[in-house]
Amino acid sequence: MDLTRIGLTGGIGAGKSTVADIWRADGVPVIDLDAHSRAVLDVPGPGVEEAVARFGEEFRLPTGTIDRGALAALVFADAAARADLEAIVLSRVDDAVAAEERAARAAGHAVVVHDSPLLLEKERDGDYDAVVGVLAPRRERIARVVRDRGRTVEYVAGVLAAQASDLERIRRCDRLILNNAGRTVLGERARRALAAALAELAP
Ligand SMILES: CC(C)(COP(=O)(O)OP(=O)(O)OC[C@H]1O[C@@H](n2cnc3c(N)ncnc32)[C@H](O)[C@@H]1O)[C@@H](O)C(=O)NCCC(=O)NCCS
Ligand SMILES: Nc1ncnc2c1ncn2[C@@H]1O[C@H](COP(=O)(O)OP(=O)(O)OP(=O)(O)O)[C@@H](O)[C@H]1O
Repeated sequence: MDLTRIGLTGGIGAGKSTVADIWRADGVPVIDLDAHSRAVLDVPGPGVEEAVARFGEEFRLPTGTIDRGALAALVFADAAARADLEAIVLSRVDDAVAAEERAARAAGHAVVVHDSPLLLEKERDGDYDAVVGVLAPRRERIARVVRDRGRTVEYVAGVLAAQASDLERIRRCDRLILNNAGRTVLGERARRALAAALAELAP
């Protein structure tokens, strides 16, 4: 049986991971591309070596991994550096995602979700049966990331500038989840959106 593949996307602090957790709790396998991306730089190995070769020894921490804070300051201010980092990380992420997808299929799942921050930016829409976007007011997104992750407003602004706009998400996603209320409401909206997306795909 063919696997139904749903793409879940959204900009920094929109609530993608929170929606992913809600779907996961309902038993849907969700592959976290950000987590696979972090693993490339957080585990000493070929990804770290390639990043050091491109960006310099000063980005290597005493633990042998990459100083992602320092790298974030560089790549969210320099599009060429960001493209180089993506070239190092994203093919490795693709391999890890394919392996996780094979495991989901082997476990008998018929549906898999990719929690994929750069789905639209990388023109990956065509890989999915449906794309669900999470939107939230810009002010709330910034406030949540500053409050919950200890980031600065400037950091969030740099990331926002590197990501698709809300208008782009509205234009290109098949379904949207508006995360402008509390977590209970988000839970209801997230479940409704996935059910509707799957119902629409049903033969
Ligand atoms: C630049 C890095 C080192 C910053 O690490 P840091 O721990 O500060 O941030 P984190 O990974 O949690 O990401 C913060 C926010 O930026 C977003 N983001 C990450 N990379 C990118 C990118 N290339 N373009 C736009 N947004 C991005 C994330 O989705 C998230 O919303 C890291 O994000 C990274 O390695 N990025 C390149 C790989 C990539 O593109 N990953 C995302 C898709 S799989
Ligand atoms: N409805 C909500 N009410 C309160 N806090 C929320 C709500 N939705 C998400 N949050 C919190 O806001 C922060 C950002 O949410 P989340 O991590 O899900 O975003 P994300 O889209 O995955 O962001 P990123 O791409 O940066 O990883 C988290 O700390 C999360 O717990």
